[in-house]
Amino acid sequence: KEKVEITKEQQALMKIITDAYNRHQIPQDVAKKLLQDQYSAEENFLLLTEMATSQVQVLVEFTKNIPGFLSLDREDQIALLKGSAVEAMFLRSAQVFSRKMPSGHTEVLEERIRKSGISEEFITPMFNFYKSIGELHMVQEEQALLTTVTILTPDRPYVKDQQAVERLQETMLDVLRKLCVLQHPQEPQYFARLLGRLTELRTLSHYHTEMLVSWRMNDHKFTPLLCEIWDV
Ligand SMILES: O=C(Nc1ccccc1)[C@H](C1CCCCC1)n1c(-c2ccc(Cl)cc2)nc2cc(F)c(F)cc21
Repeated sequence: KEKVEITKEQQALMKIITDAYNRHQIPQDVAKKLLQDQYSAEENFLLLTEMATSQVQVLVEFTKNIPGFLSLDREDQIALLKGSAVEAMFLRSAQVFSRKMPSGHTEVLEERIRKSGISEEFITPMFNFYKSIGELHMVQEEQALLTTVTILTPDRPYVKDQQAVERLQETMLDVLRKLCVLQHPQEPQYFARLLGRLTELRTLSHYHTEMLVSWRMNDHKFTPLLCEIWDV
């Protein structure tokens, strides 16, 4: 059985990414807010657009800490951000939903989200994804690296130098693979399961425009940044 070992450089890389991931987090108040009060579909939609707008700004800051990201072609940096923003938001939402909460809180949170204004047909696939992320019981380093791997997806639209992105992504995948083996020794397939969630994430993210325009209310207003990032 080959001995899996994380090198000093990989250790340093993981620390940079994880610290940045924890630093560049929008305040977790979205879950707290939802647990405090029941809002109308309009108020929930406004909350979503505010949270999503600040999450994009946070994502830009986070990518500045990914070693090698700023050395990529500038237009490719934008293409990677634009291409991964929605997935990063759903991944973050899943991690927020899966966090350990006092008993009964997750049920209330789920109920509030079910009734937030999202159209019925998207509720099941969305919670199936959230629960499948929750079942992985990821440590924060895995969460940070998974988000980084998602951002560094070479085949996003308009990326010119895919090889350069692929090289960066492979560096991150190597660390993530080793981390999974070390963190979940009983589960040799854990890393493969983790990557399988990225496929589910991409599918869910295909619905996002539909989810927004079908929010149960009239006159959906978006911030200029969201119009840029979301195809709305
Ligand atoms: O804000 C949000 N998610 C967010 C988190 C982090 C960063 C950016 C955005 C919204 C809420 C949903 C209820 C109304 C208010 C916004 N949100 C979503 C969600 C996101 C996009 C679409 Cl199209 C549908 C649902 N899933 C969530 C799971 C949670 F545990 C949760 F707490 C908040 C969640």
